[in-house]
Formats: sequence, C-alpha cells, structure tokens
Amino acid sequence: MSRPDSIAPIIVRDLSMAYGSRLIQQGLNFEIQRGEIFVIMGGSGCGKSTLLRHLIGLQAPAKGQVLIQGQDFWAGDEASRRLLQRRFGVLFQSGALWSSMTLNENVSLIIEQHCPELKPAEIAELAAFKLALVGLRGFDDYYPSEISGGMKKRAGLARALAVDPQILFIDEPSAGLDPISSKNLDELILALRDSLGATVVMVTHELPSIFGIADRAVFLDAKTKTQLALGAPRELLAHGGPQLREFLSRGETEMEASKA
Ligand SMILES: Nc1ncnc2c1ncn2[C@@H]1O[C@H](COP(=O)(O)OP(=O)(O)OP(=O)(O)O)[C@@H](O)[C@H]1O
Repeated sequence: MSRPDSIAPIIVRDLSMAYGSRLIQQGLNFEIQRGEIFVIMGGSGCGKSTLLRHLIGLQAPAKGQVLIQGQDFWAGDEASRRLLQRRFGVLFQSGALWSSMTLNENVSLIIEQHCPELKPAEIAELAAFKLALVGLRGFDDYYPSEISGGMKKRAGLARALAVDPQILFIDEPSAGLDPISSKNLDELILALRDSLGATVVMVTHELPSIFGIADRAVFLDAKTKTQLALGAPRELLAHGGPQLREFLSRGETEMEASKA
C-alpha cells in the first residue's frame, strides 16, 4: 500500500458534473500535487465554481470521483465528509467576514469551533498570529467596514488559515480588487504556500495571477464540456490549441505574459 503522504492531495477521476439533467462538464481527470499552486481557468460559465464546489465536497459528482488525500467525499456519511473538510481552508469571493465582529473575533470564531479545548485568551492570541501572517498585525480590533477591499481579502485568508489547513481553496481572489492590491494578494498567496507548504487551488481568469503564481492549470471549455488542457501556463500558451492561446493572450497583458 502507498504511504498517505505519497498520494496526491487531490485526485479528480473521470468526473462529470451536472445540475439535474444539465451536464456542465464531463471526463475531468487530473491530480493536484502537494505544495503546488493549481489554477482552474476557463471562460465565463464553463463550470469553474461548480468544480470548486465538487473539490470541497459541497456538491456530489454526477459520475466519477474526487479523492482528498486518498479519500472519497461521497463514500462515507456526512460526519466523515465534515472530517475531511476540516483539512482545508476556503476563501470565498466575498471574503465572508462577519460585519458585526472585529477581525480578531472573525478569526477566533473559526479557531474556537475547531479547537474548543483552547482558552479564550489562547484563541485570541492565535487569531492575532494568523492576522499577522497575512500582514494585518495591529488590526485585530478593526471591523470589516473599517478596512479596504484588499485587507478584507487578507482577513478572509487569515480565517481560512485559522485551522492550519493542508489545502487552501481560493475563489477568484482578485475579484473587486485594483491591480496593485491584486498583485499584493498574489504575492501573499505565494509566500504562504512557500512558508506553510500548503497546496493551493485557485479559481481565476486573471492573467497576471495565472502567469505570476500558478504552477499548473486546468482549462475547462464550455462548448465541448470538458478539460481542453492541463499544464504549466507558459507551456499552454506556447503549445495549447487556438482557444487556449486566445484565452491566455487577452488584452494588454498579452505582451507581459509572453515576455516574462
Ligand atoms: N445552482 C445551479 N443550478 C443550475 N445551474 C447552475 C447552478 N449554478 C451554476 N449553474 C450553471 O452552471 C454553469 C456553470 O456555472 P459556474 O458558476 O460553475 O461557471 P463559472 O465558470 O464559475 O462561471 P463564471 O466565470 O461566470 O463565474 C453555468 O451555465 C451556470 O448557469
């Protein structure tokens, strides 16, 4: 038997996704390796968010499997699914912060749920540490309404990191951010991956993020309803088919992407 740490943290095997009788994608096959930054990309409506929902066990496959560290979400009961979900952190597009709580309380709430044995002072200290990790040292007592969009994303990231996840899922990190905040967030995600050794799975269509920090990416196509390519973004740009090249060389980032 292979050792647990030799198994890819995420394996997608012959996955079909559907809403009722409406097929969204089929025949998806890929593995995400430990410590890699993996991007799910593709045009609007191709099924990126739907795939993310499958990877975090919120939606059951119409066919095929999603294995997290070798375990199938849907082979067990609700309780075993929840245990699996504890191994990862999720940053949704909205950041999902509670507006009536300070940043420290927002992070503390998650730590408290996962580690009920800790004392309140220990929880608050740990929450302050997580905020410092994302560059928000000293902002513990601020409310979400008092900070910028970029800082909200960072606080959301601190929440996702609250439970020392082995895998971090991030949905459209750049949504609603200006290019500089977006670049800073990308750099933070890269630094966190390097320091924590976590595996990062990101949904994004932002070329600077894709070329700046992704090790590999999967490209979903809405028309054929399947993955058209899998690989390092630069390789895909150089050797992918016309749809892929068109997607990866949009707008003003075209020059930047191919030259960097
Ligand atoms: N709950 C739902 N019920 C039925 N159809 C849905 C549901 N959610 C999404 N869809 C449809 O599934 C398809 C894929 O949606 P999804 O949100 O996964 O795409 P996406 O690639 O993330 O899109 P975008 O880039 O625009 O966010 C779309 O056609 C969408 O209309």
